[in-house]
Formats: sequence, C-alpha cells, structure tokens
Amino acid sequence: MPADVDISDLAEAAKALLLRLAAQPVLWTVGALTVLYVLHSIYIYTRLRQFPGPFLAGWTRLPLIKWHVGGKAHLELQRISETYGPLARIAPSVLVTSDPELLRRMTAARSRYKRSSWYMAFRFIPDRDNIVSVRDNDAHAQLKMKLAPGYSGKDTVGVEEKIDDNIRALISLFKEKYLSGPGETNLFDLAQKMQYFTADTISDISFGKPIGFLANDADMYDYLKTSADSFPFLIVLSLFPWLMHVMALGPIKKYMPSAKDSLGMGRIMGLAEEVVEKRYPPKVNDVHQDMLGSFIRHGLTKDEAKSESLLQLLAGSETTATTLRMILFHVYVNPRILFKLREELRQARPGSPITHAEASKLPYLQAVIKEGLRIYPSITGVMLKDVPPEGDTYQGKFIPGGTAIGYSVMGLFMNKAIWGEDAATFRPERFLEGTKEELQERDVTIDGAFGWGRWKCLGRGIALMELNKLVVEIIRTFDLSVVYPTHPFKNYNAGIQVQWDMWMRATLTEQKF
Ligand code: HEM
Repeated sequence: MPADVDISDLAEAAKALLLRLAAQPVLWTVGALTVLYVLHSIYIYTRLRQFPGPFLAGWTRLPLIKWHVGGKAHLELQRISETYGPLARIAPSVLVTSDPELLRRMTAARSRYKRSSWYMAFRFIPDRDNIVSVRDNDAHAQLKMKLAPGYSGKDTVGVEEKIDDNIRALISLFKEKYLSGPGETNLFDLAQKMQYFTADTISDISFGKPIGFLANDADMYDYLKTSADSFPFLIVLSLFPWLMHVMALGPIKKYMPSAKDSLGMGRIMGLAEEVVEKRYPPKVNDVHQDMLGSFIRHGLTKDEAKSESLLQLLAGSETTATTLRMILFHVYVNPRILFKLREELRQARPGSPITHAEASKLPYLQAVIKEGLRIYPSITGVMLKDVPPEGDTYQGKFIPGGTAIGYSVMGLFMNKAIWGEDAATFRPERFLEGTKEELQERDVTIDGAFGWGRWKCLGRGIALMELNKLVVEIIRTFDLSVVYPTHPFKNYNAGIQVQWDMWMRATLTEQKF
C-alpha cells in the first residue's frame, strides 16, 4: 500500500459504498438472484457430471433447443452417441441413450420410469389427454387396457379388407392418372400419394369411412398441409411444455383448432366428433365391430373417444407414410433388391391383394420392411422418460431421480456393433445373415422402431399390415423411376419426419409376379 493512503479513508470509502448499495434494493435482488442462479447451475451440473457430453450442454439447454429448431436433432444425437457413448448428457438434467438394453429396462411393464413433460406437447386438444400425452403410469395402463383390444384386431372385423379397399383405390389412381407412356413423363409426388393412402386407410379403420384423399386426389380440407405446418410448433411445445398450460387458457384456446373449423386439423376434429356423437350414449345392442365400437364396449367415455379417434389419424398417417416412402424409394433405386423381391413373389405366387398372412411368410420382404424401418425411422423424437425419484444406476454410475433420459434412434439404428460396418447402407440381407443370436438381437432391436414395453405402439399391427400389403402390390404392378436422382425428395425433421417432392415416373411392369 502506498505510504500516503490513510487506512481510515479506505474504511470510510468502503462504508459509503455499502450504504449506497444498501439503498439500491434492485441491485441487491439482481445480485442475489445471480448468485443463486450460479449456485443452482453448479449444483445441477455436478448432479450429472459423471456422464460425458458436449461441455455447454452441461450448463444450458440452448444447444438442445438449437439442434431441434434446426431440424437436425436426430443427427446431432447420433453424433453425440457415437462420440460420448451409450448414455451421454445433452442438457443440464437430460441424458440421451442409444443402448437397447437400457431402453428396454426403462420401458418395461413394471418399470418406475414415467413419461416426462415432453409428452404434453401431444395433447392435440390442449386441456385433454390422450394415450400418447398421458403421463401417469396407472392412468396410461387403464386407458391402454380399453384401447388395446380394438387396436390389436381381436375385437374388430374388416381391418384387412379396409386396407385392401384403399390399396385398390391407390392402384387405380396411379393407373388412371399417373402412368407415363413412351416418350412422355407424367410426374407425380410419391410422398404425397403415400400419405393420401395412409390417411384414408386409418380414417376408414377408425371413423368407418375414408376421408377421401384418394377418391379426390386432393389434400382434403388442407389437412395434410396444416398438420405439416404445425410440426415446427410441436417441437417448441415439446421443449417448453409449460406452454400447454398457457394454450389451455380461455383467451388463447379460442385461437386453437376447433371442431367447428371448415379447414385443417379443426375440420378433422369435427369429422371425428361427428362419428363419435352418433355412437353415444352407447346402445346395449350396438353391433359395430370397428375400433370405435370396441373402445365403447371397453368403457371409453365420449370425450376420451373423441381424443383417441383424432389421435389415431395423427399417430397413424405420417409415420406409416414415411416408412412406405423410404421402403419404395430404396427398393426402386436398388435394382438388385427389386429383382430379389420380385423373384420371391414369383416363387410364392400370393393372391392379389396379398394377404397379411402370406406376406408375413416371405423372408426377403420382411427383411426389406425391417431395413426400411431402420434406415429412415419415421419417429426420431427424444421421447423423454423421467428417472424414478429413488434414481437408477447405469454401468456403475448413479443417475439421480428426476433426470430425464431420451432416446437416440439414429445412434441405435446406425450402431455398427449391432448392424455391421455397412450400417449406413440399405441392405436387407443383414436381417437374414449371421448367427441365431445376432439375428435375434437385430429383430428385437428393430422392433424398437415402434417403441418398447409399456409405451409400445398400439398401431404396430395395423402399420405392418399396410406395409406388407402395399409394398407388394406396388412392386408387382409398377416400375417406378426417380425423376430427379440428384435431389430425390425434401425432408423436414420435427421428431417426426415429413417428406415431399418425391417425384416419380410410373409405368406398368411387363412381367407378372
Ligand atoms: C411405421 C409406422 C409407425 C411407427 C414407426 C410408430 C412408432 C411409434 C412409437 C415409437 C411409439 C412409442 C412412443 C413412446 O415411447 O412413447 C408409438 C406409439 C403409439 N402409436 Fe405408433 N407408430 C407407427 C404407426 C402407428 C399407427 C398406424 C397407429 C394407429 C393406428 C399408431 C398409434 C400409436 C399409438 C396410439 C401410440 C401410443 C401407445 C402408448 O402410449 O401406449 N402408430 N408409435
């Protein structure tokens, strides 16, 4: 200290500064909150410091938000799984896994894990849950018990026939409107037609008649456009689930889709509600053998039936459409695979349309479908689950209760240890070659495209039936060629994948399969 500074002057200056600060409550509050925030961040950071991950992700959710908003979260999570291992940190309280064993443990019937608030975004009617948004395990189990018999086909008749009717409608549409003759190219967007097919099929199965996409060859009520436009919004909701509470408030709710709308999601809600209204109160001698009839017999209330009927369309159209597009796309750009599939049909000589039972016995077809589910999974969302309050342990590391664990589907489906060095290529043979154990592991893992255990997809059986039948009917009827091979289609990923502009040229096949 310089000799000419008096210690009493310093004390006076410090006292004056403190007095001035004491007179500034706002400054104190901001200072105290900053200290609390920093201490809280350090505490949260240390809770999961045993798990590796990008440095920033340990301190803030900003990277997670950036990946999602940029539509590349699935690829970023794959990179993280490959770089940091099977359980890595992606946000201060969020981990991501690509380990199929951990995923099976988390989702097992008796597991104490539960769905995180991420699922609230799937309340398509903001103040009403459905089977995908319901988070309480007991409430979910009770609802699933009422829905499962209808979805499984045990309690319904005519599902396969309805799928056949819609296949015939699609094949006729292609033949009447989209065949190319010699010297001409009659373009059509395969991505769009696949969704017309899946949306009509699922509405036929759940509402009793198709909405009419195929019959009119049009996006009825702008439904497909408005639902695709809402996907970016869905991402924001899944990352900020508290917004759902805001949306359920009266003044905001009136701007949400409503059953009274003449277009978009609201119009589809209206169609679902009209069908449900006619069936309530349930009659003792109700003879409906469809899904809604089954739901009603198992005690679904009118409001629940409205939510579930709408959900079927949302959960069952874009998902199956993406898988159909990707299977057909990869088959038609790989003549070797198309040839093998057709050879299998030539030998088996199935009826037309092929039955689900016949298709299930064709090993190469089954391998192609599994490879389609793997190479381009239609659902890539993190599907966060909360670790139970008592915590869990993974490879000797403790995971504190309340941590959310998400799923890296690309990390799992591109894992070379499971799928081989050529995991990034479309090669159906990987489901037919290898030891019994390897094949079993691949079969169990690919079934994870539909989720596992407690939350496994209820529409899996219907989706597989659609895939089995439509893939065969298309490849035995048409030769398709990709019109713009350097940019074959466009894709947006919002946790659910959407494609468009998949331009194709179709001619009739000259051979019979
Ligand atoms: C290729 C097509 C499909 C794929 C890849 C797929 C995938 C999935 C996945 C991964 C889940 C699990 C979500 C979670 O863990 O929380 C799920 C759930 C569900 N899916 Fe699908 N899905 C497909 C088709 C369908 C169809 C056609 C329907 C309707 C007919 C449907 C209805 C449902 C329902 C209702 C649930 C909720 C199950 C529950 O919470 O217990 N899905 N789906």
